[in-house]
Amino acid sequence: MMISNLSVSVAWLQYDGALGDFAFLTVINPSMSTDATLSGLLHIENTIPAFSRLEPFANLLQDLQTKGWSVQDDFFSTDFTQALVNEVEGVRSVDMLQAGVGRKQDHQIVLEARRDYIQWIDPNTVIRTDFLATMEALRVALNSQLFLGLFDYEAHFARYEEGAFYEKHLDAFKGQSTRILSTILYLNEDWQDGEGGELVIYDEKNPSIEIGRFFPKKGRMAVFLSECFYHEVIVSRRTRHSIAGWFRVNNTTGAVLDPDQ
Ligand SMILES: O=C(O)CCC(=O)C(=O)O
Ligand SMILES: [Fe+2]
Repeated sequence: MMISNLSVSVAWLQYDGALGDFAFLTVINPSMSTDATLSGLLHIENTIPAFSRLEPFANLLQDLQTKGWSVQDDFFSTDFTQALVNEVEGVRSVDMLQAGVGRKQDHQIVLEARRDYIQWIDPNTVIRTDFLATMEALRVALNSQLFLGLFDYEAHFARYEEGAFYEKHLDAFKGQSTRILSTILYLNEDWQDGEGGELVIYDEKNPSIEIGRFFPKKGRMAVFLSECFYHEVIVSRRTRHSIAGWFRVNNTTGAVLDPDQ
């Protein structure tokens, strides 16, 4: 089983690809990665239990160490994912912002680059509060397993209407961003071939090479190192919902606080 593999086989992995500046991520403490430890790390006092299986999280840890990205299906429990689907479907388009490129403060809307609508997630409903608490637990778990020094998490719902896309981009530029790990959770029932909207991930060393293409199907979670992997969203042929988020490091210097979002 994946978790036992983790605990016995992973000590010091040599990896000089995606991790680059993140060499510290290649070290895992084998004694930490038992089923009991992982399940303890993922135990969260939510209204709806977020996890029903450890395997997707164990796979995610393994993938991040070895290649710097991971896509896992049924990452959360069915009920938890369904509550998020209901939540995003209930958001009125008038209450969403046309997404800009860069931070929220930029108010920059670059229609050539992306065409989705977003709403930042604050803990103002039960499921939003649960989601943020769950991602906080994941932050702590990732730090304890991969020594990433992640400091916080920000996330928004995204709605791509028919015809929307997000052209090839990086979520963070080296030395210019506090974003370390990007996460995208997909919230769409029965995505079919031909409906577009795939996430395409490109090779970190040669970004003209496609290394993965994924339907935005309900319950699927994509995670990758924000500075390392170009990715894009192919034109969607139906409404496409997701939660995009970023684990960040703290970049507070002196009296200047690093603004979020
Ligand atoms: O929704 C996706 O598949 C990717 C979204 C994305 O790349 C972003 O919001 O930065
Ligand atoms: Fe992105």
